[in-house]
Amino acid sequence: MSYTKHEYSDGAALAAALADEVASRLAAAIYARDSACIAVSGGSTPKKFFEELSTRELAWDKVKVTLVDERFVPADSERSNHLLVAKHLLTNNAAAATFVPLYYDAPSIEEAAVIATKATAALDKPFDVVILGMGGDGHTASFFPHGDNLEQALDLTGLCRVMTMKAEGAGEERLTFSFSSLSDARFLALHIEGQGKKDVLEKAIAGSDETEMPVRAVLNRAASPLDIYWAP
Ligand SMILES: O=C1O[C@H](COP(=O)(O)O)[C@@H](O)[C@H](O)[C@H]1O
Repeated sequence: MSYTKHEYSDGAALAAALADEVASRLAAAIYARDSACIAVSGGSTPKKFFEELSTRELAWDKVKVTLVDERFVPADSERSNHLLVAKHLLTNNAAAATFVPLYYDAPSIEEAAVIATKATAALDKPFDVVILGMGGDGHTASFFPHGDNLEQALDLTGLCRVMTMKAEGAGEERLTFSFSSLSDARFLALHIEGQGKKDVLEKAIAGSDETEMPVRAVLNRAASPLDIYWAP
């Protein structure tokens, strides 16, 4: 278990600090490899961080943005993580970035996952930056408690790919990068806010059953050190 905790007085301070860190990681990647790739989470937590990051000065035309996970809904759905990123991150300076989606309008989610795996195979690995979130049930990306594909998704010896996930707590069917695709990011962060999520994190740290709280895989087995960002 290797992680560093960063705590802030409020969400605005966290968003600014995380945006500074991520912008500097992306700039370093561009300097080293002339391109950068970031995979971000959806949900409600990252909005302020996205808005901050979108204003940072960077060669955004060299940045590829993708999602760690997505609901199997079209990009114009209010439930779409793509829509969230389009509204809050791919704006201001970051409008010049290229977005690589996980959702495709395929006859089945399984076919969409195959298309997404092919489309994202072109992204440089390891990812320069991966920002994970966490739900109140201990899910991260779309690694949901008792998900039908959870064991394969968390298998670090498995292929880097986009997988499907169905779980009672997930609402829609999900598309998610496998853990092997995310775990070795050059900068791997978990962004959570609120006392409730802090309590969930403490519970995750105290136990070991990944089926019950899949975020434990990230805490215990990620190939890269984890930076945890928290604000009340
Ligand atoms: O379903 C999802 O939820 C988590 C956490 O979302 P939040 O609304 O509690 O911040 C998110 O990390 C994930 O990407 C998303 O698909």
